[in-house]
Amino acid sequence: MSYPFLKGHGTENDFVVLPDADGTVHGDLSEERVRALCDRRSGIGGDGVLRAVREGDGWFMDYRNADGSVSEMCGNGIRVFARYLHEREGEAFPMNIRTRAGVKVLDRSGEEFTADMGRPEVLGETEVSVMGRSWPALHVSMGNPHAVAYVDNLAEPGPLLEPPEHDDSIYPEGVNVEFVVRRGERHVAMRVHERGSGETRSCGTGACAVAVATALADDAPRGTTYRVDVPGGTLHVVWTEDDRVLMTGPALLVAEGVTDL
Ligand SMILES: N[C@@H](CCC[C@H](N)C(=O)O)C(=O)O
Repeated sequence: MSYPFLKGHGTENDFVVLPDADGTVHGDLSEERVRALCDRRSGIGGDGVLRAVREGDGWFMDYRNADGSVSEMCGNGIRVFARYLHEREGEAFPMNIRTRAGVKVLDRSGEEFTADMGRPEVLGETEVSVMGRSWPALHVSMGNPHAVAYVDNLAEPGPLLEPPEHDDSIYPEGVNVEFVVRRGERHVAMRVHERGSGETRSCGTGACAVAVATALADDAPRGTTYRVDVPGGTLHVVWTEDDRVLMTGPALLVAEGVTDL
């Protein structure tokens, strides 16, 4: 079966977009097909797949990690998804997008896209480990699970070839782990190991979790904007007075074609 795809990224967190308005192209998208599409040697390559399905008068973002697993939410992906809906499906900004973590509102200013990621949940202290070395971490949910750990320098955890060890009773479905350093006032940098995708160049929900954890550590007033540098670029995140997290960053569509993977 041949079907259309697009390729896009946000701060180099890259995705294969699958148009599937009426759900008939992919129906039940298999893990095998997601893995084949995301394979960087034999496929198109990506950290995940964004399947665009029409639902009522709107759209549902069916997000899958590169290993085929499902996640509730993807912050970089939803900006790419919004750009796709605007440029290829004629949707206007601001737009509502349904996800497994609820409806998100997307808006655009020039080449920057802002996602209202909703209310964060701060769920307590935990610990993560890599190669026998451990760090305290804060458990933050952005709809999907995160552990935010501060390190002295970003090289400290070494190569993140395997998922960092974590408390399975806290994260029964696995966790996205962010390692963070401070760069200046209201400015941090992070690396991430993503559940289901490995170490990636960026994670939007991860940047939101990091901004929330850092705002709490700084006792910063709500409405303070944090700059979050990731290996693939920069995101800006603000935790508002009415308890919503707004994330702003780029979103690009870089290719399209037809595949039978
Ligand atoms: N890259 C994403 C997060 C994708 C989902 C994550 N790997 C998970 O399993 O929760 C982002 O930009 O937020």
